[in-house]
Amino acid sequence: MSVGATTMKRVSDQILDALDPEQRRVATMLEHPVVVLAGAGTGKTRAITHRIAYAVREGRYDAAGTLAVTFTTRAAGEMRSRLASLGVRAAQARTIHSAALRQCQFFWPQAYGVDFPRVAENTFGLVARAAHQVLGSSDTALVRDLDSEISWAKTSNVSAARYPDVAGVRSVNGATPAQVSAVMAHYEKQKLTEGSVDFNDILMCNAVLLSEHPEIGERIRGTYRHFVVDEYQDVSALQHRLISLWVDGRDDVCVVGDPNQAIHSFAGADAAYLLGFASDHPGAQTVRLVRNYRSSPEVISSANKVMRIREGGPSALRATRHSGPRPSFHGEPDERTEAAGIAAWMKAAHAEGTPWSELAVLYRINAQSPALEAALTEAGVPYTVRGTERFYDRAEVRQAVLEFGRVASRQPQLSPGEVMGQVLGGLGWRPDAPSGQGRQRERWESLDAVRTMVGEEDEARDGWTGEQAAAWLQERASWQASPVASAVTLSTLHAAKGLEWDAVAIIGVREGLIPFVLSQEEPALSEERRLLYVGFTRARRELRVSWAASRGNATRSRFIADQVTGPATVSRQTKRGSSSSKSRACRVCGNLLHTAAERKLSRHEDCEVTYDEALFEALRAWRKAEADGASVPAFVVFTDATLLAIAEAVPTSEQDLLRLPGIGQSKVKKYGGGVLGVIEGHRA
Ligand SMILES: Nc1ncnc2c1ncn2[C@@H]1O[C@H](COP(=O)(O)OP(=O)(O)OP(=O)(O)O)[C@@H](O)[C@H]1O
Repeated sequence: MSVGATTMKRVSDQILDALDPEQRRVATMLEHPVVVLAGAGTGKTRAITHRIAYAVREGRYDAAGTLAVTFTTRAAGEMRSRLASLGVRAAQARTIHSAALRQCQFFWPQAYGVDFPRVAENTFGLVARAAHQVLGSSDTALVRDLDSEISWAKTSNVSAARYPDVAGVRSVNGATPAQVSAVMAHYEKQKLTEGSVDFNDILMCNAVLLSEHPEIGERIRGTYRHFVVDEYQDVSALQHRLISLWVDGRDDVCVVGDPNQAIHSFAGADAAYLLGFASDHPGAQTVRLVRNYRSSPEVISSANKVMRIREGGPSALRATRHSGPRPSFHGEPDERTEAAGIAAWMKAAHAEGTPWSELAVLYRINAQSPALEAALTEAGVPYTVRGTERFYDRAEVRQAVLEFGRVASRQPQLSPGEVMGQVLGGLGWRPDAPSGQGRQRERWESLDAVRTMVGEEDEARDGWTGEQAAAWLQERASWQASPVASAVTLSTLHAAKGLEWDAVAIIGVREGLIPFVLSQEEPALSEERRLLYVGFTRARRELRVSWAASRGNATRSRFIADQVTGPATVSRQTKRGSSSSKSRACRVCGNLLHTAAERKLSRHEDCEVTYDEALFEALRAWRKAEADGASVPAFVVFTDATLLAIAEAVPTSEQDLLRLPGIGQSKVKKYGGGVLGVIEGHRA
């Protein structure tokens, strides 16, 4: 064996060293189609990226001929980044839509003599026009439901003409199947007239291209010979058809998924493709991953219970991590109290050393977040809502990345810091944050995040050039590797899929929200159970589950019934009761207070405070004097929550003050000097 071969061998052995025996089977079984049934947190992403790296190192795969298919841009970015860290940069990791679009844009002109149509990114406007034309209404909720129904029909290979036959009991905001079908037909016609396609059309067009033009099919199949498909439980009929056309009966395919995390059937996904893979592919091998590397045994046991999986049974997750606290369950009289409890819990976790970025609150629907946001703002907990817009897709971030590349290549003598200075100056960024919360502020924060990210990397590298920094930034953007904000994440359960945090709170775990009121029957009901399971399995160490009465009574979710003792139903209290119950909650741990002394302190005597109480008292005295002097109520000067935030942060400059919630330029102008004086006096 040559020295080169020995080195190669050693590298591929090292790749396998990072895997457990089952993951190793996934990585090394290259002769057969492989289906991996991987439980949550069992390292499926690790297993498949290592499979690709191992096969490339062993000379079995040509990196450029390998396509890893994912279903979200984030997952594709993560896959690219992991492959790059294993030294495999040439392999393609793409979402199915991006892979299909690339092929269409390249081959369409050869097949049909015209460019591939423009992709309509936002179909809402088109559906609204069609709804207005056909139904005489473009009510937002109706259009939203029609938009997702059309998407469901298309991913399920159901045409407008066939829709009424298959619609069954599907409900679309009161529209009849015939009406939905008519809107769909109108929508398709509009797209044709304006020469655009939607996301689902990309997949359909690609499938047509492959079936109508065998010579192009051959070229595409010649380009991609090895396939790995992640999240296979989420493929739809259309996606399954396209993937089958790409693979075309070859053995070089590995699909990975978790039937317990199938949560997209409302969008046309069908886990039957995952479960039927072995019988559909002769010679296919099945590997089960059940060793969980993410969560404590307590979190896993609780998650297994949600799914009613028998401990020790074949599909039960097995813990490998250290023991941690038992998940806690809380029924609250109202959503405000629930949100305040979460805020207090997060502050306590943060005070104990958990970074804000390692905390998350998950919920079933977006409408649950405003109450929570208000409580977190009041408590001074920084948060970020996981939105639809991705960091690198924001106009200002795209512009900054682009400009950075331009400046660095035009003036290669500049350091990364100097390049950044020019870029930010050109984009009108100033070190002082604009006050308020609008678009201006968002733009400022995005650019500041890019600045900090490059600045931190620059500090860690010796002799880094502007051009190297530009390439680094470009690569981060292609991986969708957003800067980690020092903030708690708020997210729907759906959007939390694939992510993990040290401590996770799930709110609104009550009947009507989870299972959702419209999902009370099978198969939707089981999907709700899986959704909660996805939420539970995001937590590494701490899990806090709560529910609250919104109007009248609320009953905790049936999915946690066997884990909770105490009354199943909580009642919303009268106004008086509600405020007294609020004052009876500990502001540190969120649990009820028992003694008069505790109520005065607003916390349990043994719950650690997260701020200097003497400073807080000094600030209160100052506030009283200030308020009395101006004959205004104390909260006009600062609310208790803001004073607490000041006492916790101990700001030493006006800039520090401006970073605190509830404090803008005008407050700083009016009271900044006074507050900073109190702090200085207190320190002295
Ligand atoms: N063999 C292993 N040894 C140690 N840690 C591992 C191993 N495999 C995976 N992990 C760790 O376990 C965690 C989960 O891995 P990964 O993200 O690959 O899981 P997943 O199966 O894709 O999760 P999910 O489907 O729940 O999103 C990661 O933090 C990963 O680094």
